Amino acid sequence: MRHSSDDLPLALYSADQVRALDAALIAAGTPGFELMGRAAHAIWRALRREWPDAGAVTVLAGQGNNAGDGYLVGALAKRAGWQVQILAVSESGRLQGDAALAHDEAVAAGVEVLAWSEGCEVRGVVIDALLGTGLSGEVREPYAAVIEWINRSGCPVLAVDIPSGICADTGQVLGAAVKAQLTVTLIGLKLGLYVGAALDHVGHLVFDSLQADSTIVSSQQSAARRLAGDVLPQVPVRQPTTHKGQLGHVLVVGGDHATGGAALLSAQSALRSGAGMVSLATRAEHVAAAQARLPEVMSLAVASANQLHALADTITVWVVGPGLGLAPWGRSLLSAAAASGSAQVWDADALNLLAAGAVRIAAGGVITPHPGEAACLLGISTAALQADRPAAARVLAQRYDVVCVLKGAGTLVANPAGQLLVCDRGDPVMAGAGLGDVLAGLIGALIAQGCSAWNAASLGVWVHACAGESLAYKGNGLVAGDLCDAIRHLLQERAACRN
Ligand SMILES: NC(=O)C1=CN([C@@H]2O[C@H](COP(=O)(O)OP(=O)(O)OC[C@H]3O[C@@H](n4cnc5c(N)ncnc54)[C@H](O)[C@@H]3O)[C@@H](O)[C@H]2O)[C@H](O)CC1
Ligand SMILES: [K+]
Repeated sequence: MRHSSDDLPLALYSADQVRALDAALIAAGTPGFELMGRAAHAIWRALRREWPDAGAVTVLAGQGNNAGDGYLVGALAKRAGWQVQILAVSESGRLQGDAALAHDEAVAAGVEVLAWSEGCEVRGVVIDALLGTGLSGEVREPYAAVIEWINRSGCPVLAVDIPSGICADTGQVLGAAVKAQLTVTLIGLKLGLYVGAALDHVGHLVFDSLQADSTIVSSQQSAARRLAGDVLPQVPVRQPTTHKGQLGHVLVVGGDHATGGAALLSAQSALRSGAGMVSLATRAEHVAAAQARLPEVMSLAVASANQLHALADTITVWVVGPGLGLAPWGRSLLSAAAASGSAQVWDADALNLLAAGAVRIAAGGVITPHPGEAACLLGISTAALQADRPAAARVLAQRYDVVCVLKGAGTLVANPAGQLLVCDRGDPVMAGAGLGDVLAGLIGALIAQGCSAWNAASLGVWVHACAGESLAYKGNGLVAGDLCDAIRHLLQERAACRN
């Protein structure tokens, strides 16, 4: 999915919520067929913007209102002099209600409506008007065959409202799903467009409110909200009298034998992200490298947890897990962190030890699992986790009474109250080593500077993703150290534009 522009709404709805929204708009006096007509115009505008010279469309129409949108687009294209064919996919009976009216309007405009079959020929741009928010359960035949037929056609595809076969609530593929180059979504953004497999199916996303009454829209409960820079919390501003003691002390704990690099990256990230002081508790063999690379960081050779007790009272936030390992050494240090009573950010092996029941995390902390670690914490397969990422993030936050950052394309931030934030920024180049270590250190530094766990996780995820996006030009060679510098610049820009 190409990145969103920040003028998109923040609210993300479930299928039921967007249906309730449609119903509320109709109840308030906007006929459903009027909304469908506005939808068709929005789709037709987006189609001509994306493929101005196509001159031909092939509408694949199902039997609900999603199809109705497609029929009306066909009528508009026909009247504009384009070549139009509509291939109707019917499972049972005739079209109902507004979809039937839309069908009749297309026929009246002179559009040829044929029954779809494998032998049909695609002309121009495919308009996927098979299934929208009314999809329930795995896609049945013949729709699954039609979806595969569309994906095999090699033609450009515009998906109406949501790519057919994508679940509007979870983003998962329900058996088969259309791969679109452009999705035009209507009235409200669906959560399922932003998470899971949907990110490989949506293409460029265009939103149109259909001039829906904003008071009705804003009163509708949403399932999640998008992270957007202008509504994110700010890092507390440094005053002329601010001294480093007021900017918190981050202790990064990790780096067992041969895995010192991860802890170093977290420490580097915490430092670059503005923490007042950063200490690193690690194996003795890593201290020389740490001091050489990060002289501002106090690097401690730690053989046992006892050495941390003297330090514990000066620590604002513990960032534990990068390269920690699962051996007794790492477990003892994690236990010391859990017992400290200070703010906690647990990542990587700390989460594997948590999943194993070796240690418990105190309420109010932050966990930052990648999908595999999250699946382990939930005792499910990674595939099952990825099938419903929003549910997984919420369950983890509630089960451990923490803020959960579920990493991956479309990173999610959930809290025990059930609030869910979705990050639609970032870039595939970020799927690289060490970037999770950087995020953990960044979140720790934001907590050290006075952010709550929720604000630190939300702001940290968004800044981390935007920083990665700014480095996408480097291609797959994105280096975690570069990311730390890009994060520092972004945080400074945000602070500067506020002063
Ligand atoms: N006024 C409005 O509500 C507007 C809605 N818009 C568009 O309408 C769709 C939602 O329409 P709806 O009729 O509720 O459902 P769909 O058209 O998405 O699908 C219903 C259709 O699909 C069949 N079906 C359901 N599940 C399956 C399955 N697993 N396999 C196969 N077939 C399935 C079902 O039998 C029905 O025939 C929304 O997305 C918008 O595109 C307008 O845009 C705005 C006004
Ligand atoms: K669709």
